[in-house]
Amino acid sequence: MTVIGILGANGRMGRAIATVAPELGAGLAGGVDQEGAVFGPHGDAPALAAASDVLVDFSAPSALAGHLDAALAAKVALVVGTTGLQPEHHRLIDDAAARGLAVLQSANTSLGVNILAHLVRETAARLGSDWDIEIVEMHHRHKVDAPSGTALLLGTAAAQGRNATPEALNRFDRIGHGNDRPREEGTIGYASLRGGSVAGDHMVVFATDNERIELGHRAENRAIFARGAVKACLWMAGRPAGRYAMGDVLGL
Ligand SMILES: NC(=O)C1=CN([C@@H]2O[C@H](COP(=O)(O)OP(=O)(O)OC[C@H]3O[C@@H](n4cnc5c(N)ncnc54)[C@H](OP(=O)(O)O)[C@@H]3O)[C@@H](O)[C@H]2O)C=CC1
Ligand SMILES: O=C(O)C1=N[C@H](C(=O)O)C[C@H](O)C1
Repeated sequence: MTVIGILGANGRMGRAIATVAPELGAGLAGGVDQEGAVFGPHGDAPALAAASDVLVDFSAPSALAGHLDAALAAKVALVVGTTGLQPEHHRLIDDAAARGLAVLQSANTSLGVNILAHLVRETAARLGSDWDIEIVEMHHRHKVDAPSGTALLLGTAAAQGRNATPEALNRFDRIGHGNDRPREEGTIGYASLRGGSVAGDHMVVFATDNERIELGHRAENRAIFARGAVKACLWMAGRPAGRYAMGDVLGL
């Protein structure tokens, strides 16, 4: 039986993963957060890593470096679901993979969003730059990062469909009082709403003169992310070093 250690175990996602793991046949080594042990005997990430086959991290970007070190030291795979990651965090992940870690990073572990990303890439590839791309997301009032990691994942898929990088096409500064300016052709815009208990809604709008295509996904609860994360853990345990994505797990 694959034994999972949960980093960020006292959070909304950590608790959801602890609930679904046994349903999917996984064992639990324990869970920690920044205060120490949440359940089980292990009080920090290195101790938890040493007792696990795979670690799963749904915590905060500031915790990533320590979690990568703990996984590397214990030679166990790591699944990272934390969002709000900046370029320096992605460099840390790449560096850890080069140093021998099997690490999977995904801003959204649900099957539906990963299918949506595929559809967005294909749609963007077939439409010219006269089709404006806007990504709208809504999440619960507690979410701190914006745009969501999923919105950025979907924007990356759209940019890939246009044979471009997200860095070249993304525009985050249009919504901001006093930032009045016309839309630049070919760019990807983002809008973030926060309120209530919304688990995660995403809509990618392709708009040209007189017609629109809207491709979207609505998460009705966190179990969809938790089940995907546990499936990723089961798939990652014992994998060779390297950086992986949910598409590898789901065969997309
Ligand atoms: N990839 C995906 O599919 C999904 C990703 N997410 C992402 O997962 C992350 C967690 O979400 P959620 O569970 O809602 O958040 P919560 O705020 O509910 O939980 C965060 C958890 O991480 C812990 N934590 C925070 N900072 C640190 C730190 N520096 N070191 C160790 N532990 C820390 C918290 O501990 P404490 O309570 O002690 O502060 C808490 O246990 C977010 O980035 C979110 O966007 C969410 C859903 C799906
Ligand atoms: O914080 C959340 O809740 C979620 N975060 C992820 C994101 O930033 O995209 C995934 C999901 O939408 C829920």
